[in-house]
Amino acid sequence: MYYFIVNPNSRGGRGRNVWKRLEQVLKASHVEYQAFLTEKPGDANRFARELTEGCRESSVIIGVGGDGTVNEILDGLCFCGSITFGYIPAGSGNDLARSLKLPKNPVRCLKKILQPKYYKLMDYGVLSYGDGEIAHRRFMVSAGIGMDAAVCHNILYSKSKGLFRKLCIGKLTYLLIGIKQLILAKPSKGYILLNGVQKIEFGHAYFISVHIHPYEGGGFKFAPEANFEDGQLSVCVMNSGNKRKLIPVLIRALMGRKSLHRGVRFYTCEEIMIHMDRPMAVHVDGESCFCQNDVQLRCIGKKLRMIV
Ligand SMILES: Nc1ncnc2c1ncn2[C@@H]1O[C@H](COP(=O)(O)OP(=O)(O)OP(=O)(O)O)[C@@H](O)[C@H]1O
Repeated sequence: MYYFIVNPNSRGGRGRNVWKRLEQVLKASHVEYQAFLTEKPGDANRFARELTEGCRESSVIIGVGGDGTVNEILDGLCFCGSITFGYIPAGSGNDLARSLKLPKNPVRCLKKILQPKYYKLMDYGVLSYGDGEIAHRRFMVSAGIGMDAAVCHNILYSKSKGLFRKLCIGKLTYLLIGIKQLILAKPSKGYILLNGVQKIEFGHAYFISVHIHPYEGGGFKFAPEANFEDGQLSVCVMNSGNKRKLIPVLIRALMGRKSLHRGVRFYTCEEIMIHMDRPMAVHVDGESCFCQNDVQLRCIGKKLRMIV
């Protein structure tokens, strides 16, 4: 049995069209399946939890939507039984699909899932935050604090988002909001603590992004060396006294090139604690975790079996 969790609203409604095409193929191939269509944020998380709690024998769960939908599914999974995950991208950013080099054609993706040749045991990350009660949120692709998260927050609440997505220029949305946030961005003093031992201080941190996969924000390759099978987080810190110097850094990341600017530093670790002197926006896979001063992130190695 295949369980599909579909966000019909991803990419301004493209998810619904993609799902209609997939359903035709599924019906024609007489595959046994059940579909769960989300109606609001949080539904994908709930469906994933309900499908996997109670240690069922084995389930194949397939997400149809964007990175936000994948994030919700991952966050809802109960890893007690045998779970196999498949993904059919239908979002705006599609950073997971970009990293896994999944076919752009959803029907080809579906056929790969129905006749799987390769599985990968993938890492995922967990972000923890909060003062009293600590909240934990899993992430598949990346998490971050600062300007990159402010862009995600702004996109989530942007009025023009739907229009841009309908026009299939989701990447342009990220770029335009990115430019706005770059103008507004203020750096913070702060520090990171790698694996509980190595402390590194920063005077002008604009953002810190922590990756399982190399891309975020619809194609910015902030962590070119990220490897989703190595049990490690790849960290990119943007720290510069001169905001203008960030522009070539962002352009290079968008072109898929590693930044050579000395304000950009890269680290690898299993866990990281981040402290910022002032509260900054936080995201996981583009979903908001509000504003925080302190967050902790760790990598859970080779945990999610995925058809690729
Ligand atoms: N039926 C729905 N209506 C409105 N929002 C939804 C619905 N289902 C899920 N959501 C929310 O939509 C948001 C974005 O979804 P998703 O990531 O699938 O698409 P996207 O934003 O177009 O793609 P990407 O994240 O790759 O840019 C998520 O925050 C999710 O919680």
